[in-house]
Amino acid sequence: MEILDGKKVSNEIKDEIAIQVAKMREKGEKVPHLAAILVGSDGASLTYVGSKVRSCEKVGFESTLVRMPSTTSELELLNKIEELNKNEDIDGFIVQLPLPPQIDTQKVLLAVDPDKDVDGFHPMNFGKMALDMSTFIPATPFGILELLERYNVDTKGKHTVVIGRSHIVGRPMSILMGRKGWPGNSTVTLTHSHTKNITQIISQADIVISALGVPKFLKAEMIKDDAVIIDVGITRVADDSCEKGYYITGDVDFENVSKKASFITPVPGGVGPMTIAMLLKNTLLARERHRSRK
Ligand SMILES: NC(=O)C1=CN([C@@H]2O[C@H](COP(=O)(O)OP(=O)(O)OC[C@H]3O[C@@H](n4cnc5c(N)ncnc54)[C@H](OP(=O)(O)O)[C@@H]3O)[C@@H](O)[C@H]2O)C=CC1
Ligand SMILES: Nc1nc(=O)c2c([nH]1)NC[C@@H]1CN(c3ccc(C(=O)N[C@@H](CCC(=O)O)C(=O)O)cc3)C=[N+]21
Repeated sequence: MEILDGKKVSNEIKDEIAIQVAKMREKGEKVPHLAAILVGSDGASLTYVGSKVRSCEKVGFESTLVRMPSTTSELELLNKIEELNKNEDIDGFIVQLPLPPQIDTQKVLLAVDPDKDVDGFHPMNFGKMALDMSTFIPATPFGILELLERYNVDTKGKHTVVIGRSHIVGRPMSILMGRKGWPGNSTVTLTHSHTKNITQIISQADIVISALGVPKFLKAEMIKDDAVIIDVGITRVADDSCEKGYYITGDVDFENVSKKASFITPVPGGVGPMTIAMLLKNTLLARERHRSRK
């Protein structure tokens, strides 16, 4: 069994990005600038956005955090997005999800300028991804592809079972694993809460990508010997004996599943850090595109 070490690989990617940014600075060029809008003060969202800002500093990017109260109206958020769209200094930005119930997420995703949509959630970019055109690939699926590639995991002709069909993870992942080339060329089954015989389907998988958010959903007896296990799930479990008052856990019963798997991602330290590294990579790409336009 080999651990797919997302923490380590994400640090390698950040080092590679830092070298490129240092070269930009030497030449007197503008460095990439990433902004994030956070509406409300959800604990997990704050953690994620906080580590994004720290990672920007680490690689030498400019970063801006825009915080808005949970009572923000849809119009106020749309106005803020328009401001970031127009601000030529900003190369890319994200609107942290989920949004409060008074705001229509679809309208918000449509409002982001596709050229600055480093999350890859705008329908234009999502469509390009599905059609194999060059675009911003959503950071979490992009990070998973990068891990598979760096560890030389064979995906050709393999049966990949994706659990969960969210627009930010499961759906794009299912499209990317089925694309031509590597890592891809998989035969993909996309499963969700209405899937019948899900246990039987999972037992046939060479690669399982679990993105449902149910702790210890995936057990050792459900998987095939030597399956590749990607654990996207992140759930906070309250526990007073922990320093922070909670610990985080994935969808996979790691202790037992790891004994049977050929490759497995841990939580924490697997897919999560890769997501942040690929967001930075998309922002670097956005800066390069903006430069060639001028
Ligand atoms: N590591 C990272 O970088 C990231 C981690 N996450 C984590 O990944 C997990 C999933 O988040 P997200 O992708 O946003 O998905 P959502 O929480 O939006 O949706 C969950 C999906 O899982 C499906 N599902 C729920 N229960 C079951 C079940 N018992 N059997 C089969 N399918 C089920 C749902 O089906 P249906 O559609 O029918 O409701 C849905 O498609 C969360 O823990 C989240 O925190 C998310 C993004 C990035
Ligand atoms: N517009 C938008 N884009 C996103 O990409 C997006 C989003 N909204 N909303 C929420 C999800 C979730 N997500 C994570 C990213 C990093 C970690 C991460 O770094 N996790 C660490 C641990 C973090 C902790 O301690 O809680 C790890 O797994 O090792 C987790 C989750 C991005 N998301």
